[in-house]
Amino acid sequence: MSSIERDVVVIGAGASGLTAATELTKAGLTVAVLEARDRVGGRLWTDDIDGATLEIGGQWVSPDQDALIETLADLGLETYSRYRDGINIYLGENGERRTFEGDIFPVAQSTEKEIVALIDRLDALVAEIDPERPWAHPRAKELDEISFRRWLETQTDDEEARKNIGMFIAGAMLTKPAHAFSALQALLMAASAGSFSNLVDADFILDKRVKGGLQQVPLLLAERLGDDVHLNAPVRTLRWDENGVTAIADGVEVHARFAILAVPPVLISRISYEPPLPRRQQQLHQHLSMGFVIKVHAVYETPFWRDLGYSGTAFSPYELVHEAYDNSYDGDPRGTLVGFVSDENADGVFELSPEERKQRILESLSHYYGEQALNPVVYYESDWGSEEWTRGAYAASFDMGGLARYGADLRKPVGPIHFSCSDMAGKGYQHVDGAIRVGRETAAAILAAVVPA
Ligand SMILES: Cc1cc2nc3c(=O)[nH]c(=O)nc-3n(C[C@H](O)[C@H](O)[C@H](O)COP(=O)(O)OP(=O)(O)OC[C@H]3O[C@@H](n4cnc5c(N)ncnc54)[C@H](O)[C@@H]3O)c2cc1C
Ligand SMILES: [Mg+2]
Repeated sequence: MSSIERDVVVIGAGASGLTAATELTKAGLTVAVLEARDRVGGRLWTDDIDGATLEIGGQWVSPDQDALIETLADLGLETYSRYRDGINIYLGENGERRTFEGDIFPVAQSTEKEIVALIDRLDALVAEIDPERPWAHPRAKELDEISFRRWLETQTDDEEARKNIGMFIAGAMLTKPAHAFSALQALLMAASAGSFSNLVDADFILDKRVKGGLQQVPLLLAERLGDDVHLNAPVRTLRWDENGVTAIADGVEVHARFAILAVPPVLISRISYEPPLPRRQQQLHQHLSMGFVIKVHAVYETPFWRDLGYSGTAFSPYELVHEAYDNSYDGDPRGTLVGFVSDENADGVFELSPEERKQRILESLSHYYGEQALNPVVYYESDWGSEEWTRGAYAASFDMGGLARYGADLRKPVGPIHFSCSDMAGKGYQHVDGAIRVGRETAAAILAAVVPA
């Protein structure tokens, strides 16, 4: 067991922890980053699968994500646009296949009217929410007591309108069923992206990708930190008092003035604290849980849908794969589709054998793009639910009532222990941009404590 001394120990080498470590180092403090896995990046993971470069975790960059965009520029990383030329596909309740351009799905005129009205109402509510303090909204408690599903039922009797709007936040973002989170949690998700209209605009939310893959961000940040990043070093125990901490990981222990817990909130209680964390933290960490989604990649000899005039963008609240996109990798002449299977649908297909699951998922893709979708040359399912150091995808959110009750305390430091993660962000919540923002803010809070103004 090696024993080292630093100003700050950072637990977790994801985008958030590495950003905090970078900022502290720039300000002249010494750091050690302890990472459980044999790689950095956490939920950012670009890998070669059977000869195809795939983003197993996060990948897209949207134009409002200025913290991420600054980091990309700082690291010299370039972006490219997601392919989106051509027409989009929508499948209705009975499998009716309709094409469309723009954001509003091709539904009956009465349903379209309800969808537009719902988007307007959500935009108006979102405008009242400060994503950094959603609990401060005058109706926060009331909005946190009703599930998003029930709230939608109070707004319109049109089931297809509700399913479409529900899908954007439930299946596509929080990756939990709409009965499992509150209207307030849904509003935070939308406010974190600027507006609800932004969320339904795939060309905004899924705008750019990073050349070489988004894992370049943590890889390059870690490279700059050099030997201060320790891999295969899961922290098991954190001893703390008002003067400092000792983080005990496999093979290494770090004595420091401060600790940053840069792990998903569901993993905070995996560490033993001596003494235990206070009552408030022990309680509040039980009220956050990870969503669950399977990200599926299918690589084909050619991007055949483009020749048929399709953009690759496809949606249906009635399909196993509720959304899919052209995800062809920069410079690869082959065509790649990415699709998502969310929450209860994901539970369902994980009951099947791998072969059956693959078959069901490819069949769903073929409902959108035709028979050719059945025969990819590379096929891959991300399974973040099986990752010990993540336990779900994309990120964590509060249960019903949890955001109003505990939200304000989520990032409050406990003595020398600070918390940093995308799942604790306001702007950029559940996204890399949020991970970076919170990482910067956590570093600033520690610097303010070290060097009083
Ligand atoms: C499939 C998928 C798709 C996504 N798509 C997008 C996207 O397109 N755009 C986007 O912006 N975001 C996306 N996201 C979300 C984004 O990836 C995350 O919000 C972000 O990467 C989280 O960064 P983080 O540093 O907060 O947490 P993490 O990346 O989870 O990092 C936490 C780190 O802590 C480590 N750790 C945990 N416990 C311990 C311990 N006890 N000791 C030491 N280390 C520990 C973990 O191994 C991990 O490396 C996606 C996520 C997934 C899973
Ligand atoms: Mg991190």
